[in-house]
Amino acid sequence: MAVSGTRLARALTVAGSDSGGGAGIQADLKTFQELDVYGMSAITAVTVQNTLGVSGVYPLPAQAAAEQIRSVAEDLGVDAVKTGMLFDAEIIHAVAAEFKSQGMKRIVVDPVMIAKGGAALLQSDAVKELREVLLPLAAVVTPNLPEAEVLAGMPIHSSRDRREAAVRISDLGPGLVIIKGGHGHEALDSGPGEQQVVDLLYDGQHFTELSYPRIQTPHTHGTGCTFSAALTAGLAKGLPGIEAAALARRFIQAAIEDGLGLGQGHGPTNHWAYRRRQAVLG
Ligand SMILES: Nc1ncnc2c1ncn2[C@@H]1O[C@H](COP(=O)(O)OP(=O)(O)O)[C@@H](O)[C@H]1O
Ligand SMILES: Cc1ncc(COP(=O)(O)O)c(N)n1
Repeated sequence: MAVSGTRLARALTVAGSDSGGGAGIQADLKTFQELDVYGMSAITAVTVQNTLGVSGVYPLPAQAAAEQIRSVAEDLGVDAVKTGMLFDAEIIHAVAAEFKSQGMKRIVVDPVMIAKGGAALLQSDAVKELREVLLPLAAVVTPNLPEAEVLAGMPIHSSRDRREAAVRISDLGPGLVIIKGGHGHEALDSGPGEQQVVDLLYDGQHFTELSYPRIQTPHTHGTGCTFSAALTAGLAKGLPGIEAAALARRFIQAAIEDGLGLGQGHGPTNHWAYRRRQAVLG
């Protein structure tokens, strides 16, 4: 049965499991569900994680990721796919090869490298594969500032640097580059009075800035995963990249604003918030 008389949109996440439920596969599936998109998963690694940090990482064999992707693509079908934690070069190779053989389109790459607590979610020698094997397939790539510095091979201290980094990353192949501003410092935040978080979009020709009030909270665990999952849901529904990014930005702003206050550390965001607000607005 189609939802609201339209075709059911289907999205796949290829990522790690977060036992705490705020990031990774769990954040992605919750986000897909909240946006009326049917969610599927290919798990790359199991992390032992709560709001205080990551205390264990158990990667799966690369073949397991490839087989999960093939299994769902051949049967249920995938309108858009995102990658999150891929952990090592072998998994990146296997995932990219499977995307190619499935003719996968609307690929969102969230180049997850380091958890907010500092744990490595990607081995440092896998960055080359990420740049050379996966990014050329991506419709959208969504680095945070430290990830953008690694992908672009340059430090980012100013808005000008960030634009230069976006151009360099765009040269690696993705259709749309989004350098998120959550880790921003003063030179990158803008807006008189209230401090704004600015996400920078570059589609190979034009820059667009999405600017929102910065929320003062420690509860930002999984913001990047949730943002890229909402974007993937938008693409699965057929939205163009920039509109999907704008939807994702509204979704994550609501999720951070209506935080749940769970856990003793960096808590998860509120994946219900966006839908609940829509319901109130009517
Ligand atoms: N304190 C905050 N207030 C408002 N938006 C935020 C805040 N922190 C992150 N965001 C937004 O959440 C999304 C994820 O950004 P970021 O935290 O930089 O990514 P990551 O989780 O990959 O490090 C972006 O759209 C960013 O603008
Ligand atoms: C399994 C997994 N994947 C991704 C992240 C990044 O999350 P964050 O958005 O907090 O940087 C994480 N902590 N765990």
